[in-house]
Amino acid sequence: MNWTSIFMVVQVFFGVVIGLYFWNLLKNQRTQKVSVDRESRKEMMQLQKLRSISLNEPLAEKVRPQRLDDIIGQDQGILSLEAALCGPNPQHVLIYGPPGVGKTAAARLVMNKAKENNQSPFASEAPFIELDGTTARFDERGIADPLIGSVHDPIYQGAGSMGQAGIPQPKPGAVTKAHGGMLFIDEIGELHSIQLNKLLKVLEDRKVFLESAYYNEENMNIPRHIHDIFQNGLPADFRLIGATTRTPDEIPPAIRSRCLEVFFRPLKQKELSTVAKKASERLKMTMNEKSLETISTYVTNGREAVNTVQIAAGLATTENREEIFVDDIEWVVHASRLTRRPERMIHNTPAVGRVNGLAVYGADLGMLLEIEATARETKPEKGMLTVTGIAEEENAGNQMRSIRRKSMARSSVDNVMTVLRRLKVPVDSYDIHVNFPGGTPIDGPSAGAAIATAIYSAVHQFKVKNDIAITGELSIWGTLKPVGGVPSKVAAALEAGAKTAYIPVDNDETVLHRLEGINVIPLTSLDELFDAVLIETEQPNKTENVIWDENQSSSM
Ligand SMILES: Nc1ncnc2c1ncn2[C@@H]1O[C@H](COP(=O)(O)OP(=O)(O)OP(=O)(O)O)[C@@H](O)[C@H]1O
Repeated sequence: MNWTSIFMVVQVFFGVVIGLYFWNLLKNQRTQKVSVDRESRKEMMQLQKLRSISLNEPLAEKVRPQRLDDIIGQDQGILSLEAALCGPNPQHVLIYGPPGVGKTAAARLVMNKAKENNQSPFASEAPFIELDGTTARFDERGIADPLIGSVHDPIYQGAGSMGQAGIPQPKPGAVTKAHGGMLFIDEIGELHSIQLNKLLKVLEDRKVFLESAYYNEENMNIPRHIHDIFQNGLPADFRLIGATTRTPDEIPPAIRSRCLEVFFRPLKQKELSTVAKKASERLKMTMNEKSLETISTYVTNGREAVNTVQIAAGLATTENREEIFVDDIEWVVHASRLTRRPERMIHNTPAVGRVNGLAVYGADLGMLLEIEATARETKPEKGMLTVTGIAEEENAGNQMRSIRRKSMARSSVDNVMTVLRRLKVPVDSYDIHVNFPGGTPIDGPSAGAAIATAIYSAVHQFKVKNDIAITGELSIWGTLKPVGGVPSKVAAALEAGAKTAYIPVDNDETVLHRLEGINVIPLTSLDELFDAVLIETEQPNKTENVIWDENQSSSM
């Protein structure tokens, strides 16, 4: 055999080996593709099977408000929402309010109303994207962020063929999905501060810029649309509706200043009955007045009212009934461990040392705050002061800055004692006990005038009228200073059966006098207040009723 023949044999041999290698590779790829196709077909069939199954409409869907008129008791809030969102220049909105009072339902329906307006920039197909601030978690490296969007870098698992080619892939977040429409963020107050700052930036720019260490504008492998996204940003022009159960002072000022603030209020007992009645009608069930009243004495919001009706309706249906009985409601109430609403109603008779104060808590919710005081004469200057029913210390501030301070209610009582001493009330010759029954949250200073009335009444044994309610801070000179939340407080006083509400003169507004059933009287000093609310039956040891004005006192 000569060299040429040997060379040819080797060449043929290598040719066969290389051919076999590629043939094998091709075969493997084909087998892989066949098995991927087979797997995909199986999954597709499974998916279609799942899609072919559907239960009937959940009851919660059936009873959900379909029109803005179906939302009970939130006329003012809805009006503000419409003003903010339905015109030609919609604005960002923050909705405050307790849970389950119709914030989400109203936001959804207002979107539909906005679309009906020809001048609205929202097109008929404008999206309404919902996100929950409590679950919108994100990764600080930007791998996942359902709110702002993220970039899948090629190194991450599942980056697919683009990843294999070294291409970073932008993934749009809710801000981009909401482009041209509304982004509703429930519990916006729970968003992480980093997310909130990113959101502010998006609101400012009306687009989102994403970043990746794997992006290189010179890389010709990267498709045009990805170059475009990295260089020009993803569109994110939307109107934000943030809903929160927190109070305005707990929301960062930067977001508040960009939004119109709208308040939804807690529902009254009668309104909760109406929500329950409408829900039962939608479920084609009947309920008598007693059943509706039972629901409204146990539930605290619209969602609870609707849920109670749904469970009771389920019970009735299993027994082939079309009427929900009061027994069904009582069963649900006990099974769901609902507790009876505390009845904060005024007392039937005037009493010594008992005063109706007014408090505000949560998202501007007003409530009657009972204050009790007793006074037992002791040796001169040996009197002791006891305050019960309050926290000794409290946390104040917001997420950014929190402080721990002496209870404001306790400080209020101390201020009152100083004022009464100045009024020559012999408080130091009495053991005085001030109690705030019922574990009501007390916002401190605004109860000053009511606390002073209770102590003064206890020391002088004058009864306090029972059908009045008082709010107002007391300066240590004895003048009444303005307080917050007066409209909600007056509304709560009316609800509790009070006929007259005494407020500081600086809180006087015409809107307060439009309320039917309650007389609102603005006052400037404790002197006027005592004259108005104390019943001077006998005069055991009334001391000189001197009111100090600021000028007089400052000269001391
Ligand atoms: N004011 C209301 N009028 C009629 N139905 C109501 C009202 N409030 C609540 N509901 C009922 O309760 C359900 C839940 O209410 P919704 O989700 O709108 O409350 P929310 O204020 O957004 O609560 P959360 O803050 O917990 O999200 C509604 O779908 C509706 O059936």
